[in-house]
Amino acid sequence: MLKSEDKVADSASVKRNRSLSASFKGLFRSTSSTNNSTINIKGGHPNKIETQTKRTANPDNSILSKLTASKEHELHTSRNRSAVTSPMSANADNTVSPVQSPKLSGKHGVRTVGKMTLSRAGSMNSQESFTSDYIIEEEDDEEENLGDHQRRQRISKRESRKDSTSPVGIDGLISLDARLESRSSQESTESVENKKCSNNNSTGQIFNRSRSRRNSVKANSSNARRSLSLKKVNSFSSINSANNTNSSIMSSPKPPYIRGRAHADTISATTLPTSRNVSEKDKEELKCILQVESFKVFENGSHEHNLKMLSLVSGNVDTDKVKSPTGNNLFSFSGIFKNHSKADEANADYQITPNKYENAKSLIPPKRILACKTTDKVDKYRSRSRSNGSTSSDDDEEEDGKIPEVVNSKAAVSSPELKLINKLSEKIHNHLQIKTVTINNNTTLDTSGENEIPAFSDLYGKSIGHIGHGAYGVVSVCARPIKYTDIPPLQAFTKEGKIFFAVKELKPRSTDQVEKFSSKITSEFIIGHSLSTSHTSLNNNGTMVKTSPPPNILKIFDLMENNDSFIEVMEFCPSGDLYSLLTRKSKGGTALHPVEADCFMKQLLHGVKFMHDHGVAHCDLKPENILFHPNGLLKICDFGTSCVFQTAWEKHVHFQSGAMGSEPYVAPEEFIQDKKYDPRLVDLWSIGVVYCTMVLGHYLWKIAVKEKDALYASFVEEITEDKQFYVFEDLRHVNHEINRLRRIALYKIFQWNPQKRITVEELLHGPWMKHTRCCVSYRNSDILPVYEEKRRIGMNK
Ligand SMILES: Nc1ncnc2c1ncn2[C@@H]1O[C@H](COP(=O)(O)OP(=O)(O)OP(=O)(O)O)[C@@H](O)[C@H]1O
Repeated sequence: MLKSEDKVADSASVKRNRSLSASFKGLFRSTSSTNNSTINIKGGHPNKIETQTKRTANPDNSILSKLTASKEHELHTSRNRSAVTSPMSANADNTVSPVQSPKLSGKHGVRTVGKMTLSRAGSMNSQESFTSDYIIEEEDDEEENLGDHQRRQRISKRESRKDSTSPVGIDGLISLDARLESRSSQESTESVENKKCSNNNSTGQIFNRSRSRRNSVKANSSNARRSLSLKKVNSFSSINSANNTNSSIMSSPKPPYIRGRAHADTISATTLPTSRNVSEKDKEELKCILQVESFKVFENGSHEHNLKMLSLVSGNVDTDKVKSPTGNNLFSFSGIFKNHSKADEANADYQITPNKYENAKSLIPPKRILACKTTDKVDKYRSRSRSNGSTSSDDDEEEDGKIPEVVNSKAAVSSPELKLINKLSEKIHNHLQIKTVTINNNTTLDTSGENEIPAFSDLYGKSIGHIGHGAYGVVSVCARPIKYTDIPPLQAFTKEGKIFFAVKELKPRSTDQVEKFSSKITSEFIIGHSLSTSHTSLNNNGTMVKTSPPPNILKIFDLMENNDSFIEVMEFCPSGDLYSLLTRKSKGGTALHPVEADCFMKQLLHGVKFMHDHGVAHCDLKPENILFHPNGLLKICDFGTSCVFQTAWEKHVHFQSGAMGSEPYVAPEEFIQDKKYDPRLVDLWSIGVVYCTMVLGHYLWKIAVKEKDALYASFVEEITEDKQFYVFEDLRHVNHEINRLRRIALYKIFQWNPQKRITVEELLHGPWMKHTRCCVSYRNSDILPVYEEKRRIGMNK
């Protein structure tokens, strides 16, 4: 634990100041507490501390911890690094948690594998970088000093030796060339397997990416062969038969030699044909060139996710035989928001290109319950603002008696939300304080008393089991048969004639203060619902435009009140969360393929950018809060700790103070006492950590505080002294160029000085993401070109 004299704040004593306008500051602001044992890093959300404690304080029980321990061990052993156990990392049984890995020795124990300075990174230009198909990533010092001619001679000599170095990658990446080589040596098998792979329903697994470095060595590929295969993949798309592929590979001229260490990455995706160049016939016959457990890459560079569904829904669900655990509904708040309509869907700014999203049809939300007029809301805002007092300049305007002008029409929190916040807060307080509230279970009421809504089970079906545990209760799945009233396109997940919902029960714990619980529910529902609903805003030309939320925000349908709890109804994500994906038993818990991770990264950035554009920062981005559909569609969930840094009436971004989130993902500036930070930039730091967790399979560090974490301290030291971090330098990708761009981006993300950190938007616009294939096309986006490609017949629509 931190000492009191440390500059780093003990977050227990830090009260998070949510930057909401004074009118509803009290609703979202976490209640401060002096109870160190409960608050810790989570600030106003002690629940999360407990979750965190579960996962870090007891690494023996953590799958991820074990996984990391073994991976760290493997990594360190392979580099001949002597391990020095961090003082904070010793466990009873000598296991090492993800963040308790041994500190590296020597000059941080890092072997210099190539210089990648921050200044150099800043000068990178994506246009330049793509002028060459083969990027030389690393140079040994000696070679760097040679002239071109000498270097070429040296390279050709080396190449002629045909050394047998393995084209291995790290963390279980199998090299594509090794795979290709395997093809050539196993012609008959390959042809069968290839057929399997090009069949969308194939379960055949040609290449197992979970192979270790050692195993990869057995793939007996050479540098020369790697280069060769790299060259050949470029012509891969024009080859339709497996036999032709092989012969073409073998007869191809040798490509330039790639200097430096052996790499798993041998394909430049930039050289792969785009689908626009591929005829319909070719599309049908596109071959799978890489298949891992739930992920395939096709010869044109496109990919397909096929994530496993939770067993709860993968079987046949008989919803008639299960009971609703949630009882009858009492109040529904959902109707205050605009309903999604067909028109909204048609105007959606995105398009899911892979497998047709089975459930991409719309669920009709419950009846509209409240309809509030803008003037009412503004009045409410003003009166609350006055009664609470105000501090910001925006609020001062109201003190003058003027109606606040909407300056940010995109903001997630504007008049309708404010109205709902008031209503909801009142209701929550009443509900929690007047425990004896008598409610007739046979009657369903809404907040206005105008409409009657059906019973819970009629709306959302019956529970078929639990899928998660949140800090305030369980998350379960409810299902019911699709009704004729469910007009497509449905927004909820459907399968075999049934429609599914995730239902989170929010129950105050005895120790909870009402305000804290109220804040959690209010944030969770209002922000979640607002973000997942279409908004109308002014564009640059001054015309009103309707913006649809990106597909990467979990849809929040409803909030209901039960006898002793609140029930939030959400879109159900049948493939679970990223944490489960990274720790899944079937894989023994390994990292994701970099192409898969990049796709997820792009989706995550799109989702978070959308949040930021609407004045909301998530503040707790971590694998547990990232959910998936089987087609790889990513959903950001859990807005319970999100902060509104800019409402519709505010011109300026409010900075925050106090640490929020889960330790390994929290940005360093959050730990600095009394430091105000930009919540958007801390989100980006968390995204960076999430990305590294995806590709490494373990945490980067336990906490971004030098005094507390040896790994983080070594990161800071390395960057300071060498301008590089071995973890980033050692990352491998199937594409050299993307690997380089990614490395540059990582250095820009992991700037401990937030002022130097790249923003979400810059990252999304940047070369790495620009050249990253994503299975979601964001139509009408100025960020991404629309992928009009239809990679495989049957994958779209
Ligand atoms: N819509 C959903 N679809 C599928 N799984 C879900 C869904 N919502 C939640 N889960 C599962 O339940 C777990 C807990 O949910 P969630 O994180 O929302 O709870 P919480 O109370 O906010 O937890 P905490 O505050 O500790 O982060 C998630 O990690 C996820 O595995």
